[in-house]
Amino acid sequence: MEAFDFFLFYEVMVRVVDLCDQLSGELAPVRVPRVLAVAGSDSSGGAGIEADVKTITAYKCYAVTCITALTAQNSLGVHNVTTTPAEVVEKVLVAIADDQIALDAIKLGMLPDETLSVITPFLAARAARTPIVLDPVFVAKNGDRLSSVAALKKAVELFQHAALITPNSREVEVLLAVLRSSDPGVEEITISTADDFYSAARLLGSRLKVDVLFKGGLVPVNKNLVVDPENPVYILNVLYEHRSEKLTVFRSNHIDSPNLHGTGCTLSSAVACNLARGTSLATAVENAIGFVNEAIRHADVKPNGPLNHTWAIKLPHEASKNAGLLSFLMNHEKVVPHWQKYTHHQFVRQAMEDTLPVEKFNYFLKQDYLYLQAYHRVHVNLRSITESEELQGYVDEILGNIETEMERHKTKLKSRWPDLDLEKIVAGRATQNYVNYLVELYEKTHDWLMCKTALMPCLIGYNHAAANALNNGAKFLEADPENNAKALMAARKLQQDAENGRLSYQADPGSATQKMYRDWLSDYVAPWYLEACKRGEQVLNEYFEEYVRRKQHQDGFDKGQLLDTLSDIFAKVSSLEASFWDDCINYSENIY
Ligand SMILES: Nc1ncnc2c1ncn2[C@@H]1O[C@H](COP(=O)(O)OP(=O)(O)O)[C@@H](O)[C@H]1O
Ligand SMILES: Cc1ncc(COP(=O)(O)O)c(N)n1
Repeated sequence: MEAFDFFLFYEVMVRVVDLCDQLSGELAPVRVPRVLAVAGSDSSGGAGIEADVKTITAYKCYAVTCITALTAQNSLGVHNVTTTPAEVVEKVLVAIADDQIALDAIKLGMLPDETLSVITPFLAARAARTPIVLDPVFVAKNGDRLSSVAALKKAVELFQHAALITPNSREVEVLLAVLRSSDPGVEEITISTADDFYSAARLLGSRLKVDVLFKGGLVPVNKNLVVDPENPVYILNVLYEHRSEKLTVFRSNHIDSPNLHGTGCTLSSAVACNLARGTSLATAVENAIGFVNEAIRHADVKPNGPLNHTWAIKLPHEASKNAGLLSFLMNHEKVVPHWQKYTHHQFVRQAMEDTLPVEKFNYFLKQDYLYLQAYHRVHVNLRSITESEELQGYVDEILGNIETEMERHKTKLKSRWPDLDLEKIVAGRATQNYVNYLVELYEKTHDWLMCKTALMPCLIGYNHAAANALNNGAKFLEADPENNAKALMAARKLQQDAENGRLSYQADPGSATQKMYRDWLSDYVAPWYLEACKRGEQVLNEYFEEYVRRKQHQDGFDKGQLLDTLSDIFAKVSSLEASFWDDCINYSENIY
């Protein structure tokens, strides 16, 4: 009996040790961005402050709350609204202010009339240092009132403190009517075409002197960009930045789903989280739309049902498993903003939509040829410091693949420009910076792990960028981690669709560039490419583990510091990749 207990005890001990064996092994100082949500509670959990807290958590930020009302609500409707007394709201805001918690962003949702007088001074005191996203919640999706027109009219005074307001089409109409009531010269706009979205966003933004995101979820458009709820093809979200007078249109595919309760709350919270993380406004909006789309797609289908805010979150016991170096780097705080920008780049999106001007793609092809040559040279360097025979075989295999790729590239360039002298292609600034960085890293360190880490964003990022653009493309590592076969199957299907001319985007079928862009994109989600990503990850992770095993008992070896250096490298190369495409987007035949 005693012996039995001993073994039981022993087993428990072993499990505890396993759980503690995190990748970095020690506590690193963490600064979790803080986001305050000032909103009403939705008892059904899908919208309001509940949606805000879930979104803020999904973004790995810390949620602070001020609840302005309690609603008794379910998927059938809003049955009761009890406003929090203004003095209580005030006490909550004072408590937050007194705590000296530096807020990185504030999101505002349902603001009952009575609470405005205490919320306004709180915001006024913070507006200069904290980005404020204001969702002028007025009616719930099913049409139930959450706030009065009078409250919305008063809330307009709050807008001057906001970095962004995010009205839906109904709220846009009411806000235009509010403007018209004090200035009859404000034109009447009925939202029926894309142009009306642009005019309304511009009008609101310029009159109210605030940036506006006109959310188009309630007014889907058809393929001619005309509002047509019977034939919904796209959703338009239009951002107007009033200082620069810039309009940015985000077009996403309409999703045929009943799970739309809370989309607006989730979107504005997601924008706030992105801003809290230091992302620029347009990218914050783009990322937030992507988050909502995935949350709709992953939802447990139900009429007027909620989104799945947890789609991007790992189970704690999965997250605490030794996930491997690549996954650690891709999710590192320092890397994420650069990785997001790189793998959601407009160059790729425009190629997918076939709206990319061909001269920019041509410029890319030529620069990519130069990059490929450098990529080859860097691998030759890597080969020279590769110790084990097995790894030498791996690097030789890559060198062979790059050589084949270079030949293919040459043929492509020659067939497009028979007179082109490949030797005379001039490297652009971004290409030069990128190549210099890789070469210098090798020269300075002669370190296999660091050089291999620097080569990973190119391999994995092209897959992620193409998969993001292709919507349902197979994404390496983010596909079912236990069954990579699923990703491969999705990739095969996508390639078949591409071959049959049926990609999930709506490009002009007669366009001369469509096939070229399609071929380029589908390569990076093809089974062979996913296999290459898988192999790259395996090699990097195994090398790292072996490296740490060898070094961990040596004096002066600091695993935390090593991880920090590797994440700096990964972040830097991700930003160089994004700049590479920035340069292509900025390319114009007149400049070069
Ligand atoms: N059917 C849909 N398909 C794709 N995206 C949607 C859909 N419905 C809503 N969204 C996304 O959610 C965002 C917010 O939804 P919307 O209905 O416009 O706001 P609100 O919830 O405030 O009424 C939209 O701008 C859009 O990006
Ligand atoms: C407390 C509260 N706040 C906001 C909404 C709007 O959400 P949606 O328009 O997506 O139904 C809601 N239903 N309840």
